[in-house]
Amino acid sequence: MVTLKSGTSTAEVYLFGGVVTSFTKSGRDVLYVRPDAKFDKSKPISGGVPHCWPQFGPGEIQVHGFARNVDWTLVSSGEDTMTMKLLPNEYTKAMWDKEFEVVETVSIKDDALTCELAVTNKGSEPFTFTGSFHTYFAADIDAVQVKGLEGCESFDRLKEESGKVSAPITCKGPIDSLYKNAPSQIDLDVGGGNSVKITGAGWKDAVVWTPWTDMEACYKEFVCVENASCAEPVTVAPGATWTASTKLE
Ligand SMILES: O=P(O)(O)OC[C@H]1O[C@@H](O)[C@H](O)[C@@H](O)[C@@H]1O
Repeated sequence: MVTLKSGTSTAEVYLFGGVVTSFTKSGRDVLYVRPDAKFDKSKPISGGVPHCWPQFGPGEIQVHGFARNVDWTLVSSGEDTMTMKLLPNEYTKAMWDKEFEVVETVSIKDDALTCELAVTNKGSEPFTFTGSFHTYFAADIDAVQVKGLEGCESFDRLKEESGKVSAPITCKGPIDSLYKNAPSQIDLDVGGGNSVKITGAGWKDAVVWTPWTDMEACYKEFVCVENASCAEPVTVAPGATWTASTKLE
């Protein structure tokens, strides 16, 4: 595990899954880790800022892709920033035989956490992927308001229904919805007078997920608000690099 510190903020990053498991501001946990999370590599760490890559959700390969259940390599680390990398191995090639390099830099500065992702195509053919930062926010589910998606086209993955967002999103039952062409800024009220400003760059969509009583033990304590590119796959040309970032403050 790599720990970062800056001012009143701290962060923790696990190389298994390349996941930020903790971000605190003045002692408050901004992120959430589910009580059923395992840190022994037996399954992906369920919480924090996990990767869905190179596949968002279910599809041809395992659900949410493999980036969250393999070891990333530490490239560098300092007091408030670290960089890690993911390259193909036999396990990933068996599922997705592409020559990729994924680099993520995690940093904390001025009480903000920034995760920057760079996907490079090292092969000679274009490849496509979908993905997200499946970010778990500590929240009082009854107080959650996701603001900024008004006007976006939505797709309710539970009801398989399209729609349009007309008001801030609140949680009154299970939600697994995709919001297309999301704006760069989303404001998330988490209760107790706290909110998180989520600034995305390079991503196209947003996703909101709450399992509701499917996860009876913990659903009241978190909501996932994801920066994603999943409505349409991203194409990366040979030698090209796709970049995207998420800033939480
Ligand atoms: O439970 P996981 O694998 O960490 O993923 C969290 C959830 O992510 C959501 O996007 C999926 O629709 C759920 O099915 C899934 O449970």
